[in-house]
Parts: sequence; structure tokens; C-alpha cells
Amino acid sequence: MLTGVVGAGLTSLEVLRRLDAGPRGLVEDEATRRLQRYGENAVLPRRPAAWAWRLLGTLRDPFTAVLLGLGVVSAFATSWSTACVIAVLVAVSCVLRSAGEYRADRSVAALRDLVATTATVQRRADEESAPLVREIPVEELVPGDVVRLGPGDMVPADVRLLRADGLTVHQAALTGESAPVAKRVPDTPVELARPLFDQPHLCFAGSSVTAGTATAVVTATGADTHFASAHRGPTGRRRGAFDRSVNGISWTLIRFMTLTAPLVLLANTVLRGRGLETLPFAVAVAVGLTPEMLPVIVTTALARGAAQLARRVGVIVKRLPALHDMGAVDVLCVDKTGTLTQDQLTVDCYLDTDGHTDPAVLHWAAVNSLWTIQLADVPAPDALDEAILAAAKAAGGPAADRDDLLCRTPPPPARPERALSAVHEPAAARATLMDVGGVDVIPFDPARRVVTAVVQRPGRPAVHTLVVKGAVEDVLDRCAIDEETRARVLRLAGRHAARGLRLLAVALADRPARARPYTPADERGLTLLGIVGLRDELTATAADALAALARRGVAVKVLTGDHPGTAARVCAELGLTPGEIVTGDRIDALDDARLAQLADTTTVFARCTPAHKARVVRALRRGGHAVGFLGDGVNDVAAMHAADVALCPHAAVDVTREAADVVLAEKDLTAIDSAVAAGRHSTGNIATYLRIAVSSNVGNVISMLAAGVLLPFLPMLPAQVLAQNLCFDISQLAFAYDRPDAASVRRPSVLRPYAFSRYITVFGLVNAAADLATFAVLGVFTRGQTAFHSGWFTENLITQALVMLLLRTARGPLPGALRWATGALAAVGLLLPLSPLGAALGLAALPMAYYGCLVMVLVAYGLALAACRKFGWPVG
Ligand SMILES: Nc1ncnc2c1ncn2[C@@H]1O[C@H](COP(=O)(O)OP(=O)(O)OP(=O)(O)O)[C@@H](O)[C@H]1O
Ligand SMILES: [Mg+2]
Repeated sequence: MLTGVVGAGLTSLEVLRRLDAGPRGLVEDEATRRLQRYGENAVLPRRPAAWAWRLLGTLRDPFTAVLLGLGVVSAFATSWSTACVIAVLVAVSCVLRSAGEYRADRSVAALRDLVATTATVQRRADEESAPLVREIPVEELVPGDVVRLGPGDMVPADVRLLRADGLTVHQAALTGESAPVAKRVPDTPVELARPLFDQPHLCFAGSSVTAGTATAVVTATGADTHFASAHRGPTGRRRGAFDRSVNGISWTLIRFMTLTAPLVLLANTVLRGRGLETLPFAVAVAVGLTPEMLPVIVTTALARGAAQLARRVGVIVKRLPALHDMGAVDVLCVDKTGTLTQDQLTVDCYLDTDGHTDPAVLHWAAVNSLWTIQLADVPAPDALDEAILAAAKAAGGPAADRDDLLCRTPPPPARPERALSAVHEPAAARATLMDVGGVDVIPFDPARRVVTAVVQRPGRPAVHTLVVKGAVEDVLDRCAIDEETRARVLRLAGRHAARGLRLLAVALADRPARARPYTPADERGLTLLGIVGLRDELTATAADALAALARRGVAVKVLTGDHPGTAARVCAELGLTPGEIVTGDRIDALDDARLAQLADTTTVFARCTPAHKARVVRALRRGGHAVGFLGDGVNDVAAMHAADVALCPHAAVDVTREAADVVLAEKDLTAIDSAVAAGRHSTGNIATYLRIAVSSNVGNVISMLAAGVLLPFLPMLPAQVLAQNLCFDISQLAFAYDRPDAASVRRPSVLRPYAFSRYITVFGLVNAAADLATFAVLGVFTRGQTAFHSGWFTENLITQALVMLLLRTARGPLPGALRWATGALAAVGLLLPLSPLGAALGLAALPMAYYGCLVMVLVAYGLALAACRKFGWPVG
């Protein structure tokens, strides 16, 4: 196989020869042999990671790391029982977590396969057959394959260009450079001195096509690609809402925990004159404070949510934390075509600059579409071009069938010709599409918003005609017209945009024929012909989906490259109030702070380039919103990377599906609402766990501190603290299976640190008060350490079960998992002190009278909790 560097200096022909390939593509049998020889074209191994690696991976979690640190401290203090219990705790948490992750990974991998990307390859059945262009799974590509690239494609392997038209690629994953770079087949010998990624004729796996098209030969696949050897992740992943909430709270807790041990130690030394023998106890208290099951709960809750979504509404969550982000989203930005509308266009009108129907406008639009498709080797033609060709065909004139053209067969027999009104001269008026010969193409680029086909008209060998079509304003900018005509055409366009039509202007220019390729600099001094209006039906479920999102407190904003009038009409038809529309030019004039303010109050942004879309998303995030972006085109990828969570419909182009965290596999847009609900549901369960676990842990720490100071002995032995903690943790796993209350799925679910800390302070104090009441009861009924320890142990476990039942947010029937978990926890609290294991931990049976008083303490505690809940205070 060729390495990129060796291939860099060779001509196309030499490269093909070395690869033992040809421009017509490999023969299928040869491709199969090469697949066996070189292996699958996969950068990352598809096998799930081995168990050992998975377990080791879980040790990197901050909670586990802190626990291990505390274990080592206990071992140094020769407190072996503490060290052992910590080790068990770490082991249980790691095994549960890696098992959960394994299951989640497997289902996510299976789901990802459903939305896997494909490559467009040109192969032959045998040496004699004509090449056939078809889609194959990216993994099946081999060196020597001839592939076609178009806008929105991922570059599937390292390739060398054989021909390219206006190709620009995004190589950020390889070079970190965020602007797209132009690639072309050089006319002069290649300069080897340039850095590899700057070589114009080489494209690399891991990059994607932003505009233009190309045919290329694969030089390296799979592990041999530069992308694989660079060992980088696919794209630098942004920090989403998940990182900001769950991870933020985790780190706050860890800081708090690391303060606890010194605090306990200090209190005992200063107030009780105890020395280092309190260390294991201090360590145990710190361990008790940790919600070490948090990672397990998070994985389980999210994986369950993702699996249900896939099953019920066909929504595929590619990255688990994205489900949490879906729940947090309060602004959803959407692109218009292909999301809110079906991207199935039909031509509605073709008008000259005075607004009269003019078949010549359609004819030249069709010439542009035809030669754009023909010359650019696009893997999939644009819906706009297909619609124009279909209309031209239906109008009776040209007989250009797209499918025939793609197979590069000659056109079907010409239909009866139909006279088109003269444009420049009578000969052109009678031309059918195929009579006009294609010379060159400057492909569509979402920043320029125009596409140019250069053609040669019959009988005019010395002249090249530039046929330009694109967004009205952008075509007008390139025309030689007076202000008055410009204003008239803009008014005409505005009137038709207000009918909800997508508009394209068509313009021509004649130039002396030349061999030099054409560039965007040639698109000037054009003669405007008129405009074509296309109708795009709304997606059937769009209005319902938007209404459902509004009910859930998600604001929808439309970010489109289209005309403001078209965008406004589509929004109005979908029940969105468009309000004042902000266009790309206006965005350019604003600084970030002002844009953030404006973005807050704006519903429709029109005439956006990809960069505008990304800037608006960033501004919204800076304004404190959790932002989702739903897009289907290559021009949406930058915004998708900027958002907290990226969504795409199933029909989206490859690079968009690659960038998306959530793929809607079905056509139904209301699935977004289900994904939002599922995200909030999972987050609700995680929040319930965090609130309950942390507030009871805080309560325990307060009472441990108090008891340590009040009592002549340690209030609980380190091993007992840890055993109790293990029981809590395991029972709280049941929260992953809870159903949060209806209110918490009605609003975006964000864990607010302030509300959260107020909650844990209040319930922590109530919990501590119950413990202190128990101490009083124990003081009356028991004598000595063992009885005290046992009494408190039992009380603690039962109050914990009570807290789990009373503080969960949902009111409905109790899920089975929670019923079992709380029942088991209370039973362990009552029975463990009576068992031999209890004796080993230093626990013993208690006098009967104690249980009577315990019931009273529990009833009082339960009433206090219920009262706090009833008065709605504090709401976390
Ligand atoms: N194939 C094409 N040929 C010529 N002009 C085009 C073509 N596709 C799009 N345009 C023009 O460029 C404008 C922007 O289109 P683009 O697809 O980049 O925007 P977008 O943000 O994806 O729009 P939408 O929200 O409608 O999906 C369109 O309004 C149209 O005028
Ligand atoms: Mg689009």
C-alpha cells in the first residue's frame, strides 16, 4: 500500500499503477481479495473493550480515585478492616459500573450500526463490464477503490484526487484548523515541501467535504490512515449540559469530601483530646459522604432511557450523556429544509424580471441543474436540481432524465422540441438541455449561495456561457443591473417568498471560450433572466412537534440560509410567531454580547451561512441556555458542533449524521418530544438519587460530628460506617428505575447547584435531628458502646428507607425496584445486628423497649419530612 508521503509526489497515473488500479474502479473479486488482505476500513476496533480494560477504566472516575486514596490512608494507619471494606466498596462500584457500561455500549454500538455511514464507490463486475456506482459500507473500502465525494460526505479513507470540482474539505479532526481548505488536482508537479495535510491533491480519513465534488482513488484504509496513526478522537467534543450539571455537582461533592476527614479529625482532637486513632473513623465518615454509586446510576438511567427511546420511537442516542442534554435543552434551533419541510420540491413558477411566466428561465435553470449534476459527479443530486429537471421535462422541452444521466448513458430520444423564448439569440431558444455542452462547474457553496455551470451553446464554439443560479440577493450582487431593476426584482422575490416559496434567481453571461478552469471570480457582470419559485411541503408532523416542544418549555428557533420571507411564511404555517427576522448581515454587525441579547428574543434567523448558524448557537449558550440543534445539511455541521446536543433526521448527509448525538430514525418529528421527555426522565431519576443520597449522607456526617464530641467513645466503628454506607448505596440503585413526577418532565431538567445545596442542607439537618433524638433514646435504654452502635445502625438504615420513600418526587404507585430496595434495607437494619455477621461487625441485639421508642422517633421523622414536602420547601 502507498503511504501518503510516497503517493504525494507521484502523478495520478503512477499512483493508480502502484495501487494496481484504474480510473474505472476495481473489479469486485479483486476488491474482495484486497479486503481479506488489508482488513476492514475501520479506524477504531469494533470489538468491545476487554473486561480488564473496562474495569481499569472505571478506576479513573474521581469518586473511585478518592475512595482508593482513603483506603490507602487507612492501610497506612493499619486499620485493616476499614481498608478492606473500602476495597469491597470500590470493587462493587467498579463491577456494577463496568457491567452497566458494557450493556450500554453494546446497545449503543448496535444502534450506531443502524445509522452507519456509507461510501460511494465505482466498481466493475468483471474486466469487461462498465463501471457501476454504488453505496457500500465504509468498512468494505480497499486500497485502489475509486470513490466519489460530494458535499456532506465523510472522506472514507486516505485518498488521492483524480478529479475535483470546487472541492473544499474540513480537516479540523486532523489539523485543528477550523476553516475548510480547498483541494484540487494540480496542473503542475506536486510540491513535496508542503506539509502533508496541506497537499492540495490528498484528502484524509477523518475529514469531511464541505462543498464541491471529486473522484479519488483510495491509497490507505483503516489502521494505515493518517487519522488512525494520529490516535485522535473523531472530533474534539464540546462540553455539553451534562458536564456542566452532573459533573459540576460531583466535583463540588469531592471537594466537600476531602474537607470532611480533616474536619472530623480536628473536632475529635481539639474537643475530645483523641489522637490519630480517630483517623480510620474520619476516613469512614468521608467515604460515607460520597455518592459513589453516582456513575452507576447515571449509566443505568441513561442507558435504560436510550434503549426505550430506540424501541418506542426509533430515536437513536449515539452518546449516552446526550440524553441528559436532551432533557436540559431549553432552546432548540432548527434548519428549515429537510427538517420542518420535506425537501421534496416542486417548481411553482418561473418568471422574468417583470413577473411574467417565462419558460426560458426554467430552461436555463435546468441547464444549470443538469450540468451541475453531470460535471460534478455528485453522489446524490440536490433536491432543488431534481425538481427543476423534473419541471423542465414536464414542460415538454428537454428530455433529460437524471437517472439516465447519472449512468452516463446518452440521453433518451429527444421529445418534440418546444420553442423557448429567445434569450440571447434564436438558436439558444430552441436548444434542448443536451444540445448545450457542459464545460465546467463551480459547485454550490452555502457561503456563496450560488452555483455556476459553464456551457457551450450549439453553433458557438468560441463562446462559453456561464449559467448561474442561486439565492436571489446573491445572484443580483453578481449581475450588471441598475438599482431600479434590482429593487423591482427584490420586491417580486419578496412577494413570492411570502407565499412560502423557495426562490432561485437565474442569470447568464457569455465569455470567450478558454481552457483555464472557471472560479467564483468569473461570476460577475451577469445578465439576470428571472426567478424560479419552488414549493416544499411541510413535514406532516412538524406542527405537532413544535407545539409539543412549546408545552415542554423548549423555545424553537429557525436558523436558515433561505429568504426571510420564505422562512417567515413556513414558521407562520407551523404555528410559530416569526416576529422580527434577523438576517446574516445583521449578525455580522453585532458583537457577541449584543448577539446573545438579540438571539434571546429572535425566533427566525434568515440568510445564515454555516458560520452565522454556529455563532447564534454559541451566543445562546453564552446567554445561559442549553441549546439543541436539529439540522440535515453540511451547512449545519458547525452549528451542531457548537450546540450542547446535535440532532439530525435519518435522511441527513453522512457528515451530519456523524456530528449528531441523536438521530431520528423515523420520519416523525414528534420523536424529538419523546427524546426530551426521556432525557428529563433519566435526569429526574439521577437528581432524585443525588438529592436523597447526599442529604442523608450530610445528615449522617453532622450527627457523627456531634456524637463524636458528645460521647466518650466513637459513635460508630469505621467498619460499621462503611457497611451501612454499602447498604445505602446498593439500595439507592433502585432510583435508576424510578418514575419521576409529571411536573419534573414538564420543564427543562437542569440540576441547579444553589437549589440543590439548599435542599441537602434542610434535609441533612432534619436527618441529623432524627439521629440526635435516637441518641437520646439510646442514652435511656442502653449502656455501653455495642448497644449504642447497634441502636444507631438500625435507626440509620430504617430512616434511610423512609427517606427514599418520602423524598422521591413522584406521587404515583411505587415501582417494584424501589419497593424491594427499601424493604430489604429496613430488613437489614433490623436483622443484621442479630446475625453472626452483625456480631463480626461489633453489633448486638437490642432490648425490646428500644424498638418501641424507635418507632416513635421514626414516626416523628416521617411527619417532619412530610411536612417539609407538603409546604413545598425546599424544592431542589
Ligand atoms: N442547489 C442549489 N442551487 C442554487 N442555489 C441553491 C441551491 N441550494 C440552495 N441554494 C440557495 O442557497 C440558499 C441557502 O441554501 P442552504 O441550503 O445553504 O440553506 P439552509 O440553511 O440549509 O436552508 P434551509 O433552512 O432551507 O435548509 C437557498 O435559499 C437557495 O437560494
Ligand atoms: Mg438545509
